[in-house]
Amino acid sequence: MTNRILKIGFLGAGKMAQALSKGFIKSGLLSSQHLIASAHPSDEASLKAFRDDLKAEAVTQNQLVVEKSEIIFISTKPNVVKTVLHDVKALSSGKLFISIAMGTTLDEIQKILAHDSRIIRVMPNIPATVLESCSVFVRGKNATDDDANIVQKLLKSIGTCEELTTESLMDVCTGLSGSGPAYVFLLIESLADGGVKCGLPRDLAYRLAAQTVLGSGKLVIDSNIHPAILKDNVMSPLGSTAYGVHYLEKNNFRNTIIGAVEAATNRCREISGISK
Ligand SMILES: NC(=O)C1=CN([C@@H]2O[C@H](COP(=O)(O)OP(=O)(O)OC[C@H]3O[C@@H](n4cnc5c(N)ncnc54)[C@H](OP(=O)(O)O)[C@@H]3O)[C@@H](O)[C@H]2O)C=CC1
Ligand SMILES: O=C(O)[C@@H]1CCC=N1
Repeated sequence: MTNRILKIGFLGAGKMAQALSKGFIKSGLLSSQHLIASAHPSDEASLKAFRDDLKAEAVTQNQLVVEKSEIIFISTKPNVVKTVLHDVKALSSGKLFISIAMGTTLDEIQKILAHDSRIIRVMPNIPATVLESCSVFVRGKNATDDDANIVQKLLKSIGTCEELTTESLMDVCTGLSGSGPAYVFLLIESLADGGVKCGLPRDLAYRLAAQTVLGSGKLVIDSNIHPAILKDNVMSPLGSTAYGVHYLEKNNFRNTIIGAVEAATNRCREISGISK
């Protein structure tokens, strides 16, 4: 009997594989020796990130990741998922695959992998690095309660995690929380630019903008008070906030954000082929 450590593998060692790995290590749930990831030989930055920064194993063959792991994240861009799955299908029997690929359906993955492989689709987001991710997941047909519990344990170690009752909600979750950090980073940048325009030093403006977003999100979650009431609490008669909010409303702020989530969702639906 060997004493080899069973690993959690990543097919694709890019930004999201790194964010999840950093989170798992930071949370204390896993250590570097439990992780292995694959990348192209030319992708020196990703190989280096796993080897030098995370002190984990990084290889250039996808097969090695699946050979050494019981649980494997599919973490390439959607357009290469099928190629990667074909690389490893002969080794996939009895293993648990967790796909984070946008718009790639459980059916598409199951059709390529061994009939007794188990698959769970997850949509996490990039704040995994700082243990503030929010994830949703949906089970494939072979996935067991134990598999769902493992996924919950992994994802809850880096933030929140909720199970979806239907795969058709995956695309809208991608449009909202998967892509959402990018919208929020734009908001932070814009708030800071506004501060700079009105005279604030740039570094102070970023700190105030980011903490304002963090604190407001925390207040919504911790207080469980409707955001409209929280907004009313900030707005005094004849005060500055009323003027700021009026400017946003005149310039279609809410319409713009709703449209962004819808546009991103539609893009995912275009790829997944799943309609509402
Ligand atoms: N970024 C995010 O915030 C989120 C991303 N996701 C999902 O995560 C997945 C990965 O996204 P992200 O990390 O941003 O993308 P990245 O491009 O940063 O990572 C993907 C990695 O896969 C590598 N790769 C490409 N082809 C192969 C192959 N044949 N074998 C092994 N590795 C390969 C790429 O290398 P190379 O660059 O050399 O091609 C790249 O390093 C996507 O499917 C996305 O939908 C989900 C939630 C959030
Ligand atoms: O933009 C993308 O394709 C991925 C999906 C969620 C976040 N990034």
